Formats: sequence, structure tokens, C-alpha cells
Amino acid sequence: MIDCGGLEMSWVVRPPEEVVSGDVFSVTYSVTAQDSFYQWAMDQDIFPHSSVSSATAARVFCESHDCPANWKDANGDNCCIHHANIHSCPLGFMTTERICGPWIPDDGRIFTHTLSTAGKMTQTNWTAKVVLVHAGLTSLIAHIRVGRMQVALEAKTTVLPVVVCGDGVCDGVEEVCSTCPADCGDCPMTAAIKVAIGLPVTVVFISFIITAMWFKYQKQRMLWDESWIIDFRQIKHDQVARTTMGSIMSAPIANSDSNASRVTALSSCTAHANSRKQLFTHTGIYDGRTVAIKRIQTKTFSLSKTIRREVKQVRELDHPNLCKFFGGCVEVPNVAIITEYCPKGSLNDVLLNDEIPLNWGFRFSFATDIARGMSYLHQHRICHGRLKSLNCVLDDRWVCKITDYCLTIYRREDAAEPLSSYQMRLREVYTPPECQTANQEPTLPGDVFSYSIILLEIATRSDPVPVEDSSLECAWCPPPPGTHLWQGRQTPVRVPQSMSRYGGLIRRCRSHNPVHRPTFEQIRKFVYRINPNKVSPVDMMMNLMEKYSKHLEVLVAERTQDLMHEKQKTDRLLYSMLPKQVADDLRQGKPLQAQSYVSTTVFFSDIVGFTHLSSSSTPYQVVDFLNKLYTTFDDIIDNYDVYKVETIGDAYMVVSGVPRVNGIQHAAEISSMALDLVGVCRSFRIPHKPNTQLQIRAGIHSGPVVAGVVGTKMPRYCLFGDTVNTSSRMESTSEALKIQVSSSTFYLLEEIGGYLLQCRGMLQVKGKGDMVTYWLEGKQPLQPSKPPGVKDPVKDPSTKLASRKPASSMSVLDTDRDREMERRERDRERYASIPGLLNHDLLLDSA
Ligand SMILES: Nc1nc2c(ncn2[C@@H]2O[C@H](COP(=O)(O)OP(=O)(O)OP(=O)(O)O)[C@@H](O)[C@H]2O)c(=O)[nH]1
Ligand SMILES: [Mg+2]
Repeated sequence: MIDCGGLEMSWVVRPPEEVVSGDVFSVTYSVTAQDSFYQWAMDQDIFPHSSVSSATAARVFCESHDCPANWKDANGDNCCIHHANIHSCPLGFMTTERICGPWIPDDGRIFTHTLSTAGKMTQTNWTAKVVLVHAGLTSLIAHIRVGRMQVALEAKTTVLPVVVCGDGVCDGVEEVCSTCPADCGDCPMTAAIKVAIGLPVTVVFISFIITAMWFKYQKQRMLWDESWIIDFRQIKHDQVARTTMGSIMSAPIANSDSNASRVTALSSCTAHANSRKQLFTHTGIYDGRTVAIKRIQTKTFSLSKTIRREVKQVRELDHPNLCKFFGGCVEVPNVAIITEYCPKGSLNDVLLNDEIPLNWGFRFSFATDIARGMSYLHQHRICHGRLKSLNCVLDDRWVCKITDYCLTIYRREDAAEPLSSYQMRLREVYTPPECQTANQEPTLPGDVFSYSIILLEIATRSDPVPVEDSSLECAWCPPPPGTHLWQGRQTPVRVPQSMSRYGGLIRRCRSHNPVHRPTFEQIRKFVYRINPNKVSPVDMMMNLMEKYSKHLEVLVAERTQDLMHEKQKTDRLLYSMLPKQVADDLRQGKPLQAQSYVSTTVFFSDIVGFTHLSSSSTPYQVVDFLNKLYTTFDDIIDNYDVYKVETIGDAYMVVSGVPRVNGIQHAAEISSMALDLVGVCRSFRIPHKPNTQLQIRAGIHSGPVVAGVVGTKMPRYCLFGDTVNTSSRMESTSEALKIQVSSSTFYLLEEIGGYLLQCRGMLQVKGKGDMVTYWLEGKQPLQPSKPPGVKDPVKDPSTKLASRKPASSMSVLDTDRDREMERRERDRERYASIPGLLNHDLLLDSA
């Protein structure tokens, strides 16, 4: 703010600190006058108008006098602030740093100012729109004139240049060659960029040249490479006649060197001069594999560049339907071409062999294979020139391969035997009409013509030059249009629809005009299209075999399952007859040794009055009855750790502790089982005598036994020892529906506890003398929770049940049978009030 005698000026809206050149902005400044200003103005004689003679008049003039509408008409006489505007001075243009103002003499120039305005002092705020164009620090002045006085208020702002790419000005900061090439021009390329671009280009270029040179070198190298040359002596000539096919035979040939070589004849052989000649291929072993050796009958041979080129060409070929070239022998008289050997013979041989059944799957496969091989050759612009069924051979997978291709000069013979008339005729048959007259070079369509003859051979399975007929025309007229082709030698037969298209293909391939013949690529596609079986016959066979083997696997799995079931059944049967361990040992042929067991319990039972029962029943009834009874017994003994030894008639023998040792538990197991068996007899009904009560006698004795299998026929697991006899005696001296127990068992049961036994007394046992025996009467009932006032029957001294009592107390009991009966009666009365405690099933009635 400035104060000039009471006239104050200050910025309300200052100019911005920075502004872009050309941008419009507004500034506002205020002009106010203090009361003192007017007196000061009078003193300074600022107001020129004569009417303004006092401070009061000056105030009235400034605050009330309207200024002219147009600022240009305003002056100190008619307007208080008669000039107000903004001046701008770019300081860069000023020579000395001074205020930018019109009244200040300056070496610089005022560059711009806004339009002036005029007004009263009461307007206070003055606004102006400013545009600055010159870049750099600029002084801005708000400038007013009051009467003769001028006042200015200054501010500074920095004007930033406007960056406009394409305005022809390159500011060098924001605009550089990389950001604005239009104004600053293209950037000069840096060395790094030049290297970055140039290096890869050079590398690519050099590698291209190197590759091209390498290929050229390889070609040259291959041309001069002689690794394909085979020393004829390195070939081990086959000494064995090959008999892969029925028609294959071998015959010795006169060999130029000492090697006794053999050749394999694949075609039928006749002695007729004009007929089909015996055709051979030599075979040998080279590098571990059988090779076909094509001997070249020549007296001179030089490895010329042409021959090298031919060899190079043939070495570059690789196709599954071309016989591979392995190498060549170049030394006269053993000049030869060594190629892959196909053991199934030539197509001609196979087709003419009636013993080989060939369905159309095979035939289409042959036609397709040849078309593929020829298509590959033709793609390499190679004519075969001698395509015929003799030059199509079959490998061990029945893949047809073309042989004797290329190497035309190499094959040239100067000492060959003259062709027989058969061979001449054969050649004529395969030669296309356009080549018949002149000695023309082979052509691609010429190969197609030869192929048509092979197609005919495949279809008819006949020789292109039949022995019987020398007329070519007649023998090889094409099949009539439609569906007729010759299946047998001369017998036309109906063939499927696709065969008519096959006939059409032959006709097209035999066109007189070579231009009308299809290419091998077209033929290949066509044959594929008309072939009903898209896969090769070998693949078909493999698929079938795979299916068959899968089926076989399922069948084997089923049979194995059946076998397992049967084995399980026999195992079950065997284990029911012998202990498992014994049965397993027996099956494995291990020697079986009798085993002794120190402590076992043996049970015997016998049906009381069985002889009488048998005499009053039919044998069937007896068998039926025994079967039912022992099946019931068998079911029961399953619940115990016992082993049923045998049934002898009506006797039933069971042991525990054999073959599985179980301490002294065997006594308990047999006793519990015996109680169950006797118990079930009570309810058992003899099927044919339902009113007769079945009664068995049972005896138990514990002691050592020896167990083992005796005999080899019908082997049985038997127990031996005195224990068995004693046990049997216990049974025979027992009574109906009673179980007699020897004292040894008694002591064991006493040890185990829980059984009710009663001493029977001293018994005269045959062969054993006097024995104290016991009746096994039942099991001790579980201890019930005692009702009030009821004494514990075991602890109660008045109770005389035989449970865990010393043997002496037992002997007391056995002295007086009546007292025992009395005791029982008492017990019944005492515990009658406790349901289920003393029941008649548990206490066997000794009466
Ligand atoms: N098994 C078998 N036989 C072959 C093989 N190469 C040629 N042959 C047979 O050997 C016999 C004689 O063959 P070449 O000496 O080539 O005589 P050619 O094929 O009749 O006549 P050109 O090849 O035209 O000279 C023919 O029956 C051929 O089919 C082969 O790799 N394996
Ligand atoms: Mg051949």
C-alpha cells in the first residue's frame, strides 16, 4: 500500500506470481482518500479546476462529480480520478532497475498498458484485465491520475513462455529435438543407438551369410563325402536261405569274388525262355542288418561328379515308403547299390502268390503306400522311370516301399545280359504310350501311367505279362466301367461300390494324354478317400489283437476269481477237517510231526440206548437223526475255544487246549460246552421218534495228549494218550444227561471257579483202578444284589453249593446223598423269592 498525502492505494487482487505468456488475468486495486488528503491536495494545488477552491469543494468534486462516460473525455477538470490503468514493463528490457512508470524517466520502454478508466473517489476498487506476452520478470503498475497528481502501485510477476510445438520456436527447455522435432529439428543419432541398431542387423546379416555358406559347404561336402562307399568285402553274404514267405527260395550265384554269396528269389521260377524269369535280390549282412544288394553288371565304373550328385540326391531322401539307400560299392566287378531289405518280397510276388489271402484293406494299403512314396519323389522333382510291382517291396509290417529309384547313371550296365522277351514285354507294359516310340527321358506323368498298371495288378492279382497270352492289349485292357474288376486271374467278380471309383482312377491314370493324368498328390488323396478302412491293415490287426488281449485279460480275471472262490471252498472244507496250521503244513508238503500238549481237556459223549434206537429205525432215519443232532452240536461248539476231533458213530469227541494252547482255560471251555450240549439234548426231538427223550452221556477228563496226523490217505488229526482213554471211561461210566468229570478236571474248574460240581464218589474204572469223580451240574449263578435279610449263598456257611470250595468240603458232601438233597430243598425255599436267582436250568437235578 502506498500513502500519498492521505491518498492510499493497495492491491485487492494482486497479479499472480507466475503467469503463462498470453494468459488473461484480472487484478484489482483499491484507491481511497483520507479526509486529510483533500486539504493536502489544496495545499499542493493538485486540482486545476477553479471551482475547487477548498478542501470541502475538493471532496465534493471527488466524491460527487460524475466523470464523462467516455474515459477519453475525462480530465482533471471534469473528473476526480480521470485516468486509471495497469502498465507492464518486462524488466529484462530495462537497462536500470527502476519503477515502471510513465512519469519516471527510464531507459527502458513501457511495453503495454491496459485501457484507461475514470471515476469517482467513491468507486474504491478498480479492476483491470491484463495480458502479458513477454517472458521474464515483469513489473506491473496500477496507475491513477487525480488532478495533476499521478500515483502508482507496483507488483511483480513472472511471465512464463508458452510452449507450442510447431510454432517454429524451439525453447530448448521444454521443447527439445526429442519432444518437438518440428521446432527443434531431428535429434542427431547417438553412437549407442547406432550400435544398438547396427549390431543386430550386422549379426543377422553375417549369420545369414554364414548359414548360406554352411549349407553350400554341406552340399559340397555331401557331394564329395564318400562315407556312403561300402567295401564289398565288409558285407557278410547271407549263407542261409530266407523262408519268410512261402515263395521265397534261395539259390547260389556265381560270385566274382571268393565270397559264397546267396540270393533270395522271390518269384516263382519256370524254365520257359519267354515266360516269367527267376528274379533274385542278393542279400547280405552289413552293419548288423540285412541289406538288399543290387549288383550292377559293368566292366568299368568311375565315380563321376554326376554319380556323386545322384548319390547326394538319393541320400537326402527320407520317406517311410521309400527303401532307404545305405550305400554303394564302387569297385569293379563288385559295383552294387546297397539298400534296405524288405523281407516280405516284392508286391508282384505277394500278389501272384495264391497262398497269401489279401483283402481289400491290404490292397488299398499297398496302393496308398506307393502313392505316398511317389508323391514324395515327385515333390522333389524326381521321376522313378522304372516303377513296377517288382520295384515295390513289402517290409515285415506289410508296408509297401518303393525301391530302385534315382541313381540312373550309377545303375547303367554295360555287361548285362540281354533282356528276355518276358522282361521286354514287361517293360513295354509299364512304359506310357508317349514314351513307347522314342527313347524318351522318364516323365512324372509317365510314372502315373506305370502306377495304373500296378493298380490293375493289385485289383486283379494277375501278372501283367501272362504266360499264356502274349497279346498285351488283350491282357491289359482296363476293366469295364462300373463295378467289375478282376479278382482272380481271369474271373470277373462283383466288387463293392468304392471299387468302381478305383476302376475310374486306373482309367484316369492310364489316359493317353499325359496332361489328363492326375498327380500323385491327387492320387494319394483320392485313394485315401475311397479307402473304406482309413487305417493300415497292420494297425487294424494290432487293434484287433489289443481288443482280444483285453478280452483275454477280463476272462483271466474272471477265471482267477472263480479259482479263488473254489480255493476258498476247498480251504473251508480242509480247515473243517484239520486244524488250519496242520492243513497248511500238509498242503505245503511239510513233514508233520506229532505235537504233545501238557494240559488239555477231552470231552466224550455218547447216546444212551443208541443200539436200541438204531435197531428200531431205518438207517436213513438214524443218519438223519445223527446229522441233525451233530449239526446242532457243531453250531454250539463254535461258541467255544474247542476243536472237534471226530464223531465215531454216536460218539462225539471234542478237545480244548489243542491245537491252540490256552493255559487251563480248556477245562472251563469244555465244561461250559458240555453243559450246553447236555442242555440242548433236553429240548432236542428225535425226528422220527418225537416222543422219545434223547439222552446222552458225557465224560470229561484233563491231562496231557499227543496230537498229530496219521496216515497219508484220508489223513485225520488224532489225539493219543491216556487222557483220551480216561476221558472215554468218564463218558462210559457216566449216566444219562449227566456229565462226569475226573478229579483232574475238577481241580482245574475249582481253580477257575464258577462251576457247580458234586462229588460222585469213588468209582471203579476199568484199567484205571479207583477214581474219585464228580458230576458237573451247572454254572454258578452270577451274584445278585442281595435283598435285605438275604444271606450270601456262597458266604453263608449253611450253603453247600459246590463252588470254590476246598476239596475236603466236597468230600463231606459226597458222604451223604440225602443231606445234599435236603440242602437243595432248603436253598430252593430260601431263594424262591429272588426271581431268576436259583433256577432249575442252572441246577441240574441229580435225581
Ligand atoms: N525281398 C526283397 N526283394 C527285393 C528287394 N529289392 C528288390 N527285390 C526283388 O529282387 C528282384 C530283382 O530285383 P532287381 O534286380 O531290382 O530287378 P527288377 O526290379 O526286376 O528290375 P529293375 O529294378 O528295373 O532293374 C525283384 O523280384 C525284386 O522284387 C528287397 O528289398 N526285398
Ligand atoms: Mg528292381
